[in-house]
Amino acid sequence: MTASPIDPAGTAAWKNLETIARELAPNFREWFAQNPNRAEQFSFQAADLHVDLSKSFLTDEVRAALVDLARQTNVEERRDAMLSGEKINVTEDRAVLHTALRAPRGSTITVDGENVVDQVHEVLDRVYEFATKVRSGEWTGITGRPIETVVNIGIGGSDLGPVMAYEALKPYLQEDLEVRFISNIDPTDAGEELSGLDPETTLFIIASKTFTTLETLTNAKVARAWLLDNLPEGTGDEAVAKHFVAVSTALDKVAEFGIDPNNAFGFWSWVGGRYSVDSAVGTSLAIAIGPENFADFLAGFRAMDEHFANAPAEENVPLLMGMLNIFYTNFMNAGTHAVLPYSQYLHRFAAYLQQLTMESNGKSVRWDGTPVTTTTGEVFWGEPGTNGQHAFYQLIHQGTQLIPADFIAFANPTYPFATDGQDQHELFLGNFFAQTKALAFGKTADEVRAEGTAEAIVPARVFEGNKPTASIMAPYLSPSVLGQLIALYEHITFVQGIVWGIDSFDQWGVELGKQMANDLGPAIAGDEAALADQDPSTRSLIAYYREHRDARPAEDN
Ligand SMILES: O=P(O)(O)OC[C@H]1O[C@](O)(CO)[C@@H](O)[C@@H]1O
Repeated sequence: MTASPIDPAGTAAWKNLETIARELAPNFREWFAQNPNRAEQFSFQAADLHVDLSKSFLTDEVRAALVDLARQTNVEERRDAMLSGEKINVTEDRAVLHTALRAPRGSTITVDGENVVDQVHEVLDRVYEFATKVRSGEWTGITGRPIETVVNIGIGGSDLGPVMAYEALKPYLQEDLEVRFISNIDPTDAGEELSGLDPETTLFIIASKTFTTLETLTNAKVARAWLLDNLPEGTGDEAVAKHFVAVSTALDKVAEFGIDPNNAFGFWSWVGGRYSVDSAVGTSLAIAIGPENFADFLAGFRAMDEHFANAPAEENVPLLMGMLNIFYTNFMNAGTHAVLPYSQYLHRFAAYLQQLTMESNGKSVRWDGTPVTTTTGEVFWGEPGTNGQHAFYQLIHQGTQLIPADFIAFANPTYPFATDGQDQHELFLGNFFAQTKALAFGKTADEVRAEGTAEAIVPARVFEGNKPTASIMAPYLSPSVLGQLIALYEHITFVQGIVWGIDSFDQWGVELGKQMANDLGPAIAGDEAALADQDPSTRSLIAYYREHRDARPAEDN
């Protein structure tokens, strides 16, 4: 029986934080001047990640109050309940065990009397065996040719994790093997991704936890038709067994679709879609980077899990970062949170985090069905540096809203370019260091004047500073470090959800739109009675579509 959520706003720690926040006047110039050890005091090591929170709003007092709030809302007890397999996903009556996906072989986590770690390793072994066969060319298409392109078809958690990690781990890819991703039901996506592929050397992975998702099943049918239409004559339905595999918790539905159950990799209801990249959902990634690197990826998750499970609250990075997010959202009025990787390889990281954080914590009822008592769920967003600098950083530096930001960078360059004697990676890192420095310390009017700026322009050139950031660094972006980063944000999300009292593991909020999209089919296709049943706005939009669907001149098609 899951304990009732605690009203965070009713705790003594919350009241204390309200007072602290009212009186807090963040001033990084002063804070660093008064405490020369501030950088050391608020820098932490979590596995390979060096996390500097000294330019965040942490002070001794804020940290103590946030840890009190975590304790008074039972964050550590709920963490232990999650890790031990308790059914903390109440609305779906499920355990929440993405951490079991990276548990070491031979360990024990029991759900409904079964040790799930054994099941995890059984599937992992099969995924690794399959990945090895595809990589070596032993697995061939129906005409005997080795696979050159793997196409992952999935959406949400069955897409974002694999595609983000594939992009992030480019230096680890096997040269003669490409992976493509189809997610959107917009026919453009399948059309573009299938273009130029050779069906004889293409393998499709249909990844869907439920195997009922409209987008994925539609794209899977498109892919099957494309394959059968384009293979050499004489190859029939038996080609599907050589060119289609599936990843799902619903193996009966996989079989119904026509995919050989021997070519299916299972996972479990206790893995949420957005927490599934380290399950068989990562099969495309395991093929791309190979079993050894995939095992390293899992080891990275595990290292962060161990830190989260064991580090004292005062030094526990996911706990502190989650609690700081509570501080910014609930006490400092921040509505959004930027994640800014100084690594082009992480260009899909923010998109990945958007599902992880916002599908998890965008809720207004608590796990017992009562309304939340506080604001929940900030908007996560971001782009890689330095591109973001030339787009939206203006608003972070000089806008009127508080936007806490996480900056991520790696010490080692992947490409050792240098121009005019200048190491390009150092030029790049100069930007990474400069941005958090500028955000923290700003530039005063006197400093602007001292540069000879005309008085009328001085106000426009003043930087207020005192904008909170976290800096996360690691030696280089290895599979393990990527796993650590993902697990860090999984646990940050968990901490926030517990404080707010919400079930971070369901996603009922996406259901209504899905159901309506299905129900609208007849009206869109021309059923006048179904169209007449719609509200006036929907009716007029569908009418617009029907009037214009053939508007494009034939030569443009
Ligand atoms: O893996 P499935 O079942 O196809 O679901 C895809 C996505 O759809 C959702 O259920 C809702 O958008 C996500 O949580 C999930 O990752």
